[in-house]
Amino acid sequence: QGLVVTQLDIQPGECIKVKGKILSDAKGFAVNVGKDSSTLLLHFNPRFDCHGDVNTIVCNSKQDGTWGEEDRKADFPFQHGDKTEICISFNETEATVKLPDAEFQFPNRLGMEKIEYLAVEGDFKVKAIKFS
Ligand SMILES: CCCO[C@@H]1O[C@H](CO)[C@@H](O[C@@H]2O[C@H](CO)[C@H](O)[C@H](OCc3cn(Cc4cccc(C#CCN)c4)nn3)[C@H]2O)[C@H](O)[C@H]1NC(C)=O
Repeated sequence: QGLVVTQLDIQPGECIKVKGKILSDAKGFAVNVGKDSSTLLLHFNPRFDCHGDVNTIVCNSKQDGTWGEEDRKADFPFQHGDKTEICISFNETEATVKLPDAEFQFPNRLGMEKIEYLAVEGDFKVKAIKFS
């Protein structure tokens, strides 16, 4: 189990910044934001080599424990061993993931109005988190 933060009250337009290091032998990692582990606005899951995916970011939502439709991104701006900063924000229509040199959008399928839950899982060593 990685870092889990609950009881958050992140409003639209506010940022969640996760700074950390990708393991040198990373297979994949995930950053999950939402209400709780069963109800996710965004599961942001870069895969170096797992579930049959190579160098692919898989995004999805989860509603009461049920995964939605996957959204595979074209860009893969990560390398083994990278230090990176992942900034997640959202509004009523979409979530935005800002990286040092890439940005992704994902629809706010659940119409979530606040983020209460953050979890970082897998081959990512969290150095710092910041809410702004
Ligand atoms: C082709 C027919 C079948 O299709 C496949 O069906 C699978 C099962 O549904 C999907 O895979 C699921 O996809 C979902 C998003 O949609 C989720 O990522 C979910 O993982 C949840 C989960 C998270 N974590 C924690 C964690 C996270 C990251 C790193 C680690 C680590 C480590 C130490 N090296 C641990 N554990 N499990 C995944 O299992 C595949 O994408 C999908 N593939 C396609 C092409 O469609």
